[in-house]
Amino acid sequence: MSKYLISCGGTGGHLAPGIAIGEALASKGHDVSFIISEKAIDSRLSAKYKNFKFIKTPGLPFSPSPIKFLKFLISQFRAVKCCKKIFMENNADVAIAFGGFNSMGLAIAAWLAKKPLVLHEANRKPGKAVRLFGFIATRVYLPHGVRIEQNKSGVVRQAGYPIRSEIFKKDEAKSKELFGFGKEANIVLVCGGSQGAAALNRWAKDNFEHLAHEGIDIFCIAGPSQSQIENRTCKDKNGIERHLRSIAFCDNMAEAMSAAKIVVARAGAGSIAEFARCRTIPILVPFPFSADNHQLENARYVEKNGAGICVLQENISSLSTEVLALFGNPKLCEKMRRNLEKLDELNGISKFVSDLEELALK
Ligand SMILES: CC(=O)N[C@H]1[C@@H](OP(=O)(O)OP(=O)(O)OC[C@H]2O[C@@H](n3ccc(=O)[nH]c3=O)[C@H](O)[C@@H]2O)O[C@H](CO)[C@@H](O)[C@@H]1O
Repeated sequence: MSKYLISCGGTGGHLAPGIAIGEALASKGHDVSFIISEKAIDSRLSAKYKNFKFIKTPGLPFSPSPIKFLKFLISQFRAVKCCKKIFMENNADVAIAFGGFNSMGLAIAAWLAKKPLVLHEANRKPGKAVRLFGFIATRVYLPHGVRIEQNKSGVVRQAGYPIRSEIFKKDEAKSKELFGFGKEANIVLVCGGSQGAAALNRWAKDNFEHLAHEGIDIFCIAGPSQSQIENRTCKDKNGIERHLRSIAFCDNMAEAMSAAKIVVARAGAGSIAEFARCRTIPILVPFPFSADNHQLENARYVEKNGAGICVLQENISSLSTEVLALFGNPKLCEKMRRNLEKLDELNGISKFVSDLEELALK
């Protein structure tokens, strides 16, 4: 049995792949502990994994504004101190960091302890954690086809996005029922990632009547702030009731994706990987202010592979047309689902896990 410390906090998109790898390592008898941030989203998402140990550490995201930058440095200094202590107490063999501001403390602690450090990048444009700590890492895992400048040879490996074991295509009718929809509902899921997206919530609210008239229902996961929750019913052109249902946060994402044929979403790497696993066709509206515009890269990759559509936020008024066009074209939907299946094949984790086991024994 080996001991792993996994840092995966800050957003759902960092936490979910950490839990996925943790689940896989634990199922092989290894000891796994997670380092998460103090943000509410980490506590919310980790709450249902009662069998795992989650340790909160300090840390704030990077900011170029002078005062915030100072706060960032102080918080990261505290994070390093905290992670060094956790590292020693846990007697960890390998540290794995899934990017974001929560990675820094563990990365430095592993380096100081001279233990293998593994970095995983989820996005098609590598973030700061990989760029800053790539040179002290034993492994840097990048998405297939993504490259970075890396001086040490043999460090970079390709991997997909680890997906939690609970995420797979579920029974469609039962999934619809779980969220209060009937069997005949034609659901479009609207989901702005782990934080929600005000622009997508507004789109759902403003376009529901028009879409309902054409026979479409909307299930909107509005985000933990809950400010834009709305439930409404409208009759379609055949007199059938169509529903807009909203919730703030979803603990059953597999069912939410399985209930819908199409999802309108932000282009977070985790969301995309999960849509591919559940074969839910994504219309992606990249968050225009994501770091280095990485969501645009993520969305374009999906579109290039014929597995979804990318709509820029400035063209959000064309979303309803895209939704209706997809609903009206089952052949295209079938083709897209096959392409989603191909993307999903890249997200297997067995090689990644064997590599982690080998590293622990070195
Ligand atoms: C604004 C921003 O910079 N977002 C980044 C963040 O996204 P974000 O945290 O939104 O993450 P993703 O879209 O990648 O994944 C969301 C995760 O949260 C889960 N979930 C979501 C909503 C919910 O109600 N319940 C729930 O469990 C999903 O199942 C999924 O596992 O990290 C991703 C991975 O680095 C990046 O690609 C995104 O660009």
